[in-house]
Amino acid sequence: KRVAVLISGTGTNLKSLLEATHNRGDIMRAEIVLVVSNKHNVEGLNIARKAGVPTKVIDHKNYESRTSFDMALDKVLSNYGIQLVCLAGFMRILSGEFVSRWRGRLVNIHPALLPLFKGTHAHKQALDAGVRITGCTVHFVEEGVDCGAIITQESVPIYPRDTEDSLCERVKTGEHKAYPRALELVATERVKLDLDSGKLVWT
Ligand SMILES: Nc1nc2ccc(CNc3ccc(C(=O)NCCCC(=O)O)cc3)cc2c(=O)[nH]1
Ligand SMILES: N[C@@H]1O[C@H](COP(=O)(O)O)[C@@H](O)[C@H]1O
Repeated sequence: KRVAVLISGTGTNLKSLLEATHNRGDIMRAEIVLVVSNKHNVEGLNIARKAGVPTKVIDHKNYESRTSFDMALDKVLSNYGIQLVCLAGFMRILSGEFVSRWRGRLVNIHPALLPLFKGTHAHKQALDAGVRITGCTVHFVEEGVDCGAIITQESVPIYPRDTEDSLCERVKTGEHKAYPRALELVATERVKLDLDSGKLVWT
């Protein structure tokens, strides 16, 4: 599968997906052929360049509406013959129109055990709730935020002295396991999204 990874920042998930597909691309049936960022000069773009992967920056400030931004994004993905889109720290909400076009071929990683702690500041929500275990979730993207069918999850302990930063770092080690595993499951079509029920189907 020709895969595009969408980023907005540091790109550590991109890095783990690049390593996984570089080392086991044949088994995973996935090749990252494009990296798109909505922000200039982010570390993830350097990671892509070092890996020799084409990059595109689509700055949402250049578009007067969410729809026109999403249309520009869709055009680039289509031009590259993209078959699967991975959101990895991509911080723009995608329009319902874009999601319906890519539904079942669009996945995201969230830094909490969904359905707990949706939205932004997931680590702060977990610390404030006083939970002892958190983690990350890779899910299919739906129009609603952080509510699509769950593909993989990894659990991570929370320690008494944890801060948002220490917790973010520990959760990311779980993300770098969960995302490559999820990409392999989706790219090899061992899991699919049932478009009618919105549920995960194991083939
Ligand atoms: N439709 C759909 N699109 C998404 C786009 C990105 C992410 C990544 N996780 C995200 C979760 C939340 C946000 C958020 O609320 N940001 C503040 C508003 C930013 C903006 O104005 O765009 C962004 C990304 C998830 C989704 C999703 O679950 N569904
Ligand atoms: N979607 C969330 O945004 C962060 C991206 O980190 P990175 O992959 O850019 O390092 C990760 O914590 C991920 O769960």
